[in-house]
Amino acid sequence: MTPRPLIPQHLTPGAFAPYGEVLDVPEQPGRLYYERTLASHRAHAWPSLSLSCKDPHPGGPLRVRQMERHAFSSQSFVPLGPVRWLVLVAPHAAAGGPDMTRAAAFIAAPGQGVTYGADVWHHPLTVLDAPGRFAVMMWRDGTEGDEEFVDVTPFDLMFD
Ligand code: NI
Repeated sequence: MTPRPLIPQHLTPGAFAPYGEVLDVPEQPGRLYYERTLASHRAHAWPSLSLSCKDPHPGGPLRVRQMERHAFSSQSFVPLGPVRWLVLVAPHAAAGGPDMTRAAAFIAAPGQGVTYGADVWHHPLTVLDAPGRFAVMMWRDGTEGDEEFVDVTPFDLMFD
């Protein structure tokens, strides 16, 4: 079923709360802890920190065809530069997979990161405007349980 037209919203902690945490750097000197949604559900998995650089979406509508999840681990994206990027998430469908009819789309402001909660369906990292560099934190065990991709009914996501 093709989801209703999905209009990406500004990313806010309240709106994103069902899916994880928004990582906002303090405006003033100080430290904010974002620990609520960090999770690893496999005792043998190891903490994994990677650095990722992604070319931007070339502009125009984004054709959404796939979603993914990390069933046993949260995944944090900490931007290392000021780019906007897409945060597209969806709840679980009763039949399994993401329920794209209830998907939520956000545009992360330059410098905003997120932690996707464990087992949260999300779109692969999609950067806007310019190449984006991120630190990515999760737990892995090197098996196929680390990441699962599923095809969804393709639809176009428009950005301003
Ligand atoms: Ni992911």
